[in-house]
Amino acid sequence: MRPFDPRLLRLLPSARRAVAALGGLGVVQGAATVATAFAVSALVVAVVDGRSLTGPALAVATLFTVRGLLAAGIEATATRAGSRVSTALRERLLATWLGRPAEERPESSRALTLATDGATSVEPYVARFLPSLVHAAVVPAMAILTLAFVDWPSALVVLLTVPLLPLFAALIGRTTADATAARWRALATLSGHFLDVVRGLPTLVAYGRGRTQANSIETVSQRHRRATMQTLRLAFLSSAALELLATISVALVAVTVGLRLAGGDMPLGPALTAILLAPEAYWPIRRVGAEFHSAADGAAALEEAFSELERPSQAPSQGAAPQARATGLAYRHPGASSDTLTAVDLDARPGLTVVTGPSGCGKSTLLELLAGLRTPTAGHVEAPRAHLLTQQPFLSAGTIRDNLLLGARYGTGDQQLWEALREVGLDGLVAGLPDGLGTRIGDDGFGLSAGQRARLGLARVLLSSAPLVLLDEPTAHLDQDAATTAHQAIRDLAEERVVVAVTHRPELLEHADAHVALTPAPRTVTR
Ligand SMILES: Nc1ncnc2c1ncn2[C@@H]1O[C@H](COP(=O)(O)OP(=O)(O)OP(=O)(O)O)[C@@H](O)[C@H]1O
Repeated sequence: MRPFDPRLLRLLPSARRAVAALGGLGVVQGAATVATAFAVSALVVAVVDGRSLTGPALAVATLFTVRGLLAAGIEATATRAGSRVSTALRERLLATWLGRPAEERPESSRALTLATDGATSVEPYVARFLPSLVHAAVVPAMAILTLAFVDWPSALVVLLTVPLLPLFAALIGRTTADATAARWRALATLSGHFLDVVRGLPTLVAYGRGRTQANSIETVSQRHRRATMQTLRLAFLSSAALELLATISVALVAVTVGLRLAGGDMPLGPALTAILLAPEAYWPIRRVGAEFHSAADGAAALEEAFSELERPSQAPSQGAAPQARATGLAYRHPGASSDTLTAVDLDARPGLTVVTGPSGCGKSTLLELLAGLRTPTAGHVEAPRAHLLTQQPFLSAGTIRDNLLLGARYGTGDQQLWEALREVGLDGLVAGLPDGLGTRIGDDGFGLSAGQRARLGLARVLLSSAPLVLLDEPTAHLDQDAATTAHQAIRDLAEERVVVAVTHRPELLEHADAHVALTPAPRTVTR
């Protein structure tokens, strides 16, 4: 785990300005810190000598005010940068995964952890760790350089002891990296397991298996707790070790300066400045060590996110061809022992192409290949930008309007939304709802029946601008009347665009311009 990964600046441009601003503020803060040491010792010397205090007191007050303002500026810049970078990371990850075929996407539990907790844990990395790193790079160097002019023996003591801190921090950091990686794995397992259980809860409760799952979640949670405690133990121990080392080093400077002061070999002013400057060479490095632990999760998440963003993709390019064409297409699901599709040819032109075939013969897989969501094992696909309506259309928690506008043309107004709803026979239902288009639905279309969800998905297809429309059993959940309305909407859509629809309903076949009957692939096992 590297303290600073330059890929942060390359892959997340929004981090550049923040890091530059933090660097600039860090340098000014370093200069103010050094100046404060001089001002405070000048004030003490003035008190001892009985001279006027106005000048030195004013300088000390000004410098403390400047340092306070700088600290506030750094805090505000860093916090803003933290949330901006984590949002940008989340957007980049989602955009990258969406642009990849299914085989190249990470497992859902890993993707979920990375895009939620992972991206959030980058905030303390940017907001706390990076500023402390900049501070540690600037302030100790300034303090030692100034010390060399004020009192070179003190500078020598600091110069000899300061490298021990990063050395110890690096040794501790290596152990922390393993503990953090273990914690990260435990969290990913916990999230994945929890998500699966929540999804399958109704089934598990129906079969009386709810309690067993609660026990297994407890086991996984305990593993995560132990891994977290291990990281925390390391964090506290290493902070204590670095603290002790820094205190002994400052004491060395103080003792040598004190002896010379007592012996009359050194005036009070430089002696005080040296004693005030010495801790400034250690504490920024100590702070890096402390912040490293709160940022370790973020650094691990960044490492994983960057490897995801940089992984080359075999995503098929979506051309401008007006039709969807597949030649000699074969596909085998990852880990499967036989091909789902073999030697499939399809040429879908503007109009309605209906695909039929027995259950499990690969109809949905064919649509995913045409949509560019999967990469063919053999053969070739050429298709324009597609809108795929799956058997379980994605509906997010939000209003009906929000859900219809997902993927709609820019500037689509309510009138067009009502028009699309009318075409699929949902206008009556939505008009009868208390808030009409503004009615909220739950996650995954909660509050709507399967048939209503399918029709809402179909209305969204009508509103999209994709030249290729892929429909997977769009009317499977509908009664005869609703299916007839939806079939007419699909037919009308096929007048303008390339529509490929998978169906088990013979009525839709009657509207078709072309028909592809898929047969199950021969289940020969090839290795
Ligand atoms: N992610 C996957 N991993 C492995 N095998 C899969 C995966 N998805 C589907 N399959 C297998 O591929 C075959 C084709 O599945 P597909 O869903 O394309 O069939 P289908 O013709 O659309 O079926 P249906 O008419 O029942 O919807 C099935 O045997 C299925 O078990």
